[in-house]
Amino acid sequence: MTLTVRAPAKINLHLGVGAPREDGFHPLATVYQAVGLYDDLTVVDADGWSVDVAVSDWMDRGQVPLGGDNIVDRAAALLAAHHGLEVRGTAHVDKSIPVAGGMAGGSADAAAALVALDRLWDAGTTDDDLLELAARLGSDVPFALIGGSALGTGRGELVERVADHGSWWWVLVPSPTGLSTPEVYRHFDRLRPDAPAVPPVPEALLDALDAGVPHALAATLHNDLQEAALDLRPDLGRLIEAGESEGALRGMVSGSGPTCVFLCEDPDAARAVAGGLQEQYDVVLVAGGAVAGAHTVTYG
Ligand SMILES: C[C@@](CO)(OP(=O)(O)O)[C@H](O)COP(=O)(O)OP(=O)(O)OC[C@H]1O[C@@H](n2ccc(N)nc2=O)[C@H](O)[C@@H]1O
Ligand SMILES: Nc1ncnc2c1ncn2[C@@H]1O[C@H](COP(=O)(O)OP(=O)(O)O)[C@@H](O)[C@H]1O
Repeated sequence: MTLTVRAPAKINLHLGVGAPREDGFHPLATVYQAVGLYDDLTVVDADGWSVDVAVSDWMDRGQVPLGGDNIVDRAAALLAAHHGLEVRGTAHVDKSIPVAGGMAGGSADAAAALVALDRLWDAGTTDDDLLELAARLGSDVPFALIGGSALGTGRGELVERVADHGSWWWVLVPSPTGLSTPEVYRHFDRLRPDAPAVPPVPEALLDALDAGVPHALAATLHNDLQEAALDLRPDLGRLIEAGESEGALRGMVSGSGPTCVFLCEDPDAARAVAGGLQEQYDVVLVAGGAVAGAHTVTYG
């Protein structure tokens, strides 16, 4: 049997970060949106276990760990242990989501692996168990399973769908070099010693999402990690200014960065902003949201 599961990148429309908890994680109030940029994971029945990775031509394959350290290896081991099964199969990942880019590409691969291997092994994992295993793999992994637009609380792993009546258009500008998520959180701690114990839920942004009005959403986008990411990578500030002067409604850092994302009024505006940015930046992508979470695309 062979099957391919596709999983989307995410943007944090709102990323509210609190003071670090005793376990070192930061409490979040975040609103995720899954966007149309995907990693595809194909699994095939085989004796033994192996993972290999191919990347889009603009990406550096060397940034993705292999030899047992890939998050797909961890997902496979966790699912197998949960069911008392042997880890079996070959997994091939086709990556289009920037690595260490703040778009949760590794989390997408982990979610895809859980969905694909559950099917390959005929394991019948319940949705609740899949979400629980996902949370153990990473704070962003449960969202990669459910997709759409969702509120994330706890350390980001507690997810619930939110009303979204928009058709949103984004320009995405990845960076050739990644940013380390823990490093950005550590820098946030230095910049924001006064962060709250529990960050508030962004009601105005949730209203704008529900209403589906791009200008209203643009006015409410917010990322508490942006200041830290811009401090570590001042070039991103110039990128955000460039995208806004090309006509984007708003530009922001995606999650912990360094990918920057630009909300545009409609598909034509997104293509115009992308065209302008392409004169200065090598890789400029256009994606729509919200899209589905990890889902099977071929099966047989
Ligand atoms: C910042 C966010 C925003 O959605 O995503 P990215 O921008 O990296 O994609 C997430 O919080 C990243 O989630 P994810 O990448 O799954 O993080 P994890 O594997 O759980 O944790 C990696 C490290 O990030 C830090 N971390 C993560 C989540 C959190 N709520 N507080 C933290 O302090 C910790 O240092 C942790 O060791
Ligand atoms: N399948 C994978 N794809 C990408 N990165 C992976 C994968 N497995 C493990 N990693 C490691 O996870 C780190 C974070 O990756 P990623 O999820 O792409 O970034 P981010 O957390 O910024 O969204 C990478 O730097 C890499 O070392």
